[in-house]
Amino acid sequence: MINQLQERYQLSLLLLLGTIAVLGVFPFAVIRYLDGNLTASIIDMALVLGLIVLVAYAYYSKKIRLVGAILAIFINGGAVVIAIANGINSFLWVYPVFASTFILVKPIEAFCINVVAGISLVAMAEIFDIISMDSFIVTILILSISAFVYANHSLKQFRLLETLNTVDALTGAFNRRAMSTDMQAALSNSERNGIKQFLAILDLDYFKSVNDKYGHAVGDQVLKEFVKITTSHIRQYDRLYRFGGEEFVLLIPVVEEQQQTFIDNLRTVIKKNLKTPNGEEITVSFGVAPWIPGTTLDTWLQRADEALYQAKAKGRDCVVFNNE
Ligand SMILES: Nc1nc2c(ncn2[C@@H]2O[C@H](COP(=O)(O)OP(=O)(O)OP(=O)(O)O)[C@@H](O)[C@H]2O)c(=O)[nH]1
Repeated sequence: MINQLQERYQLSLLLLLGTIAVLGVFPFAVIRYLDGNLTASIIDMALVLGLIVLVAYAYYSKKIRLVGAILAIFINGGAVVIAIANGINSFLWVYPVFASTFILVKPIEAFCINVVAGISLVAMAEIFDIISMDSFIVTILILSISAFVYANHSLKQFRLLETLNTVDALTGAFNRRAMSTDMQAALSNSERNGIKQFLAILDLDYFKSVNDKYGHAVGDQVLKEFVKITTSHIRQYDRLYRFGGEEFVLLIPVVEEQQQTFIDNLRTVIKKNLKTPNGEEITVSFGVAPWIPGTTLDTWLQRADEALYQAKAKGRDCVVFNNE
């Protein structure tokens, strides 16, 4: 979910940048051709075509990070080449190109690309008998450092926003919004590749009595502790979501042979580690629904819920699978 949000944002920036760059560079390719400066015109046209191809590739392949990185190197390289070939007339392009690099890649990567391009210009462009090299170095450094600070700050804000959007504030588990998005992705993945996946609903047993006996604040603490224990015992690609109240959903994307043992071990680990302030065990019931062809978001949750109902009916503290 987090990656999807970031990718969509990144793609819209790529499209915007591509459009601005094409509209900005194309007229120069024409003007330079009409002026008889064929070399500069060809470089400009190569830049325009390269931008169109790369942005279109990003749009269709969704390989946004890869294309962003290629594009960043491509436009920085292009700005250096055009400044070397065309001298002072094309030199000012360096500034918008350096700044826009921070839209395409991570701030530290953009800064490094800018530094390499800046050094190449200082080493190769024959413009420093017309303009002061010191002024160039100072102004370009001010631009890159300011853009770095701003981009870094924006990245942190963006990550905070994503966290607020996808994480349950009390427990730190993912929230229902993230769950729906991830479940849709998991369903498409299973439909496409036939990969078996498990959806488990985990429900704390007799949680009301914990609240009644120790108070709501202790109940909250137990929920947090439950999430801490569970997330430290699941694997990297397993995801825990707060479904509501004391109900959680666990999405297990890649299933190995010993999956049933894994789920039962998890139940045992929680039982061993989750305690009331008096040291009494808090147990959890599991309703598990393996993915089967034709599963939808609603039927998957419903099958897991039916299994959970049976687990509760069987006396709680157990795992029930719904294989139908
Ligand atoms: N402390 C705390 N309690 C919550 C929160 N959300 C829901 N609850 C409580 O969770 C309890 C759920 O109670 P029940 O649905 O009766 O379930 P239970 O007592 O766990 O019983 P079984 O599920 O049948 O084993 C209620 O007392 C809710 O008030 C929360 O965010 N914090």
